[in-house]
Amino acid sequence: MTTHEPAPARQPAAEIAVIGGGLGGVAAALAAAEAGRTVVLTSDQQVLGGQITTQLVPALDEHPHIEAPGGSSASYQRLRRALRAEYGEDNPGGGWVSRLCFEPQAAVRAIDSLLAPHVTAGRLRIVTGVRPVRAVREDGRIVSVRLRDGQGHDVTVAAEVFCDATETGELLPLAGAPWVIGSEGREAFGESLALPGGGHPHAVQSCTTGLLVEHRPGEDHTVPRPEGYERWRDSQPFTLEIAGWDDRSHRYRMFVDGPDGHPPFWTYRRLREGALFGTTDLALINWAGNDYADASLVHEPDRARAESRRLSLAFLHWLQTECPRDDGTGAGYPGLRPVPDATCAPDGLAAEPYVRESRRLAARIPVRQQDLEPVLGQARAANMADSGGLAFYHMDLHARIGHPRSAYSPTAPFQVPLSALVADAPSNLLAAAKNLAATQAAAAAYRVHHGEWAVGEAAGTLAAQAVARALEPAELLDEPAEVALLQRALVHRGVPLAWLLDLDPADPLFAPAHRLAAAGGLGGARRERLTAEPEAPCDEQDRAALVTAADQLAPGAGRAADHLPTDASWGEVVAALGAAVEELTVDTGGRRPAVPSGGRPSRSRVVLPSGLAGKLVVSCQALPGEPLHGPQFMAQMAVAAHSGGAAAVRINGPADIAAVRMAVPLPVIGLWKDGEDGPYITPTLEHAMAVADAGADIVALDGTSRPRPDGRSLADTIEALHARGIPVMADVATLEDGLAAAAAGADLVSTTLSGYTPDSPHQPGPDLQLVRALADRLDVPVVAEGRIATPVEAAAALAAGAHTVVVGGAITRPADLTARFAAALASTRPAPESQP
Ligand SMILES: CC(=O)N[C@H](C=O)[C@@H](O)[C@H](O)[C@H](O)COP(=O)(O)O
Repeated sequence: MTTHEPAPARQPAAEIAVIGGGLGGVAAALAAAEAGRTVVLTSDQQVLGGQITTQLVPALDEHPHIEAPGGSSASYQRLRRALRAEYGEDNPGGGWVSRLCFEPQAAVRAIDSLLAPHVTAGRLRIVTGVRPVRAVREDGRIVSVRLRDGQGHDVTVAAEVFCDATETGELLPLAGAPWVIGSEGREAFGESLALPGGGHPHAVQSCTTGLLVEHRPGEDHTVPRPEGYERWRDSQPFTLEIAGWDDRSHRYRMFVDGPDGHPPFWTYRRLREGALFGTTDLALINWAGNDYADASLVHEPDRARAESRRLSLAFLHWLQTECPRDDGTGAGYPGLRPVPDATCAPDGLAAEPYVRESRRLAARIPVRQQDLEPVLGQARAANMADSGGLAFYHMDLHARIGHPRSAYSPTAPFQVPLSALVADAPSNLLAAAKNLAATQAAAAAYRVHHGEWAVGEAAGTLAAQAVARALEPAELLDEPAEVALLQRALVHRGVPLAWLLDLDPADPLFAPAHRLAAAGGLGGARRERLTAEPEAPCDEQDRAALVTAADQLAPGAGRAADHLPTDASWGEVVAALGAAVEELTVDTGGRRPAVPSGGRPSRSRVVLPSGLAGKLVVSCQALPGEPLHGPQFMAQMAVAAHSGGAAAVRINGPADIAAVRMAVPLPVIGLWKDGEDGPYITPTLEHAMAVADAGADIVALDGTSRPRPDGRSLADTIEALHARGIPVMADVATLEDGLAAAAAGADLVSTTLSGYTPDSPHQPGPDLQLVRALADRLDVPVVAEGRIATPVEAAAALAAGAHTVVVGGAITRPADLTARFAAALASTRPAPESQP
């Protein structure tokens, strides 16, 4: 695509930044640009499209009503039309899993055709090949996001509103938004699809590296047998049978119908039907056989990527050599040949694994399984009054890591609630892809193509409206009058808010009907069916519900129905009430934030992460030379600490901090050990800034009276960090140090360095006396840290007045722990050998 820019040296700024170029990102950018806003859209890939391009699932997962006039938004319908126009065929692949299967290249061009007018108009800039590495925050909002390309060049995007449309919700941890991943656990919301007990953050759904193949009978394209082949063959297991949602096994054959009447495996996700175009078939292999669930893309990205590719090659090898042949003659189809695709599948394997589960915004009440399930006597799931769009797919949980059984639950046609797109903090961050505030179970129903598009489109429209009204997104959603205006903007761009299949976005009734329906206007017969049937009578309950909904949208609007005959049709009632709502809608003109226009609050407030009082912090550190040194190990250590109930983690060095930040939704206390003599814990301001840049929520500094190598005082160093809104933990050795550090502005004082300076007591256990003395004298929270070896000692530290307790080596240094046990045995006289 000629319109894409590589990471530019200059810094693009726009009203709205959409980070992530998958389907959610494309939909968000399109909606925001069509609302007239300036937009920067970034992608970590070279092309846009995510699921339908680089992740190689260009066979749309949809629902039975997708082609009904009101079954999806006007923009999604445009995308589908653009895809079909590439071929002049309704289903170019003829795959049976979807009504629209196509090649990734066609998707790249179709997306380009939707976005190109906005690029040409200068409203939209697309920057490819960059991934976010840092979000700069000020006063609870994001001011800019720094992105890095493959060569290490950075570009910074400044904007008013940021949409996270990345595939795994990467902006959430970078921006300090609360997030979750894996199963919330059944205890959290009583969902039957959740795993039993409390949270299982590790139980993330499988990913799949798709594979493009054609079939050349008589030729041999057998790929080498990859490492681990036998294990995967026997455990996945490799088979053309598949366990259905009904718990029965469904038997397929390669090129012919199976014994249970199922169509062939080959045409399942066929992307090009050769017979239509005078060429060969092109099929996508994305099957239970190559569903990879040994490691997650969030917790162990490198391993998951590498192994999911190997697994797909192993499955191909099995299809080529061992798969039972349809005619019963021997095994294997060696003529299956991996086909490279110029941008998406360089060696037949997708450029990126297909992501089923993302980090998700954590909300007090997320969208849950129960919210999407069928309701007795109704055609739809329970109405969401703050609807911003529609989706409909079952809750389809593929194998979760450590829990290989898939899980499934039906849904009824449901909506995208706008409240699930906003973070409490930062206030200008929106979820725009699979990262909306939904539980694992519910998110599994939004994750498919049209669901992700609907979330992105709602987020882009909300972002545009927030900019237009000079409100933060969350502020806007708190104002019913503003939500009404936002919903008006949505329906005017052809986004249905409720399920009314027979209303086309071009129908004049579309806008009023959807606004009234979302406000609760479907009360009678229309609760039981998905159609509006505007010509049909409006029964009493429908009429009463419409009147109440109209009053809800604009007080007094319901009176417009008083003058209508009792036998008025549903369409006539909706038209009259809709007109009254329009007339009575009060435009408050938005509410300007309490800052001068164009400017943002300048004084940074330093806010300590909440939830640390009385809690355990686990220090996960391994220095160079230690066996577990390396960001991937420390990220896993932090995941283990999180699973065990740590409230925060303490991490050494920018590389480890950056990795841990992306792996666990916990505050990170960052430090950087450097230097031999004197202060070595984050010795200079430069070290401290690098720690903050890597994403630490609190920076720990040497807080002793020793001179610092950069000649700055502790107070100066703290002031510089505070100017960036970063709280400081001073690591001290003595009471005097602690008093001086608090006076210098430290936000927390920790006993870390007691025993590591000449003037502090050298003792085997923790310095609880210092904890007590500091707690007696200081107003700032005191942290007990250093040589706490047992749970009893941790509890004693709290009792001595500590606000928070940090434990390191006793949890995270297996070599030291082993040495303790070994020493204990060595000093014990062995029991005399028992006599035979
Ligand atoms: C003195 C020093 O360099 N302390 C370091 C500070 O970050 C870490 O090596 C400690 O592991 C951490 O303080 C926790 O203490 P303990 O590992 O003793 O529970």
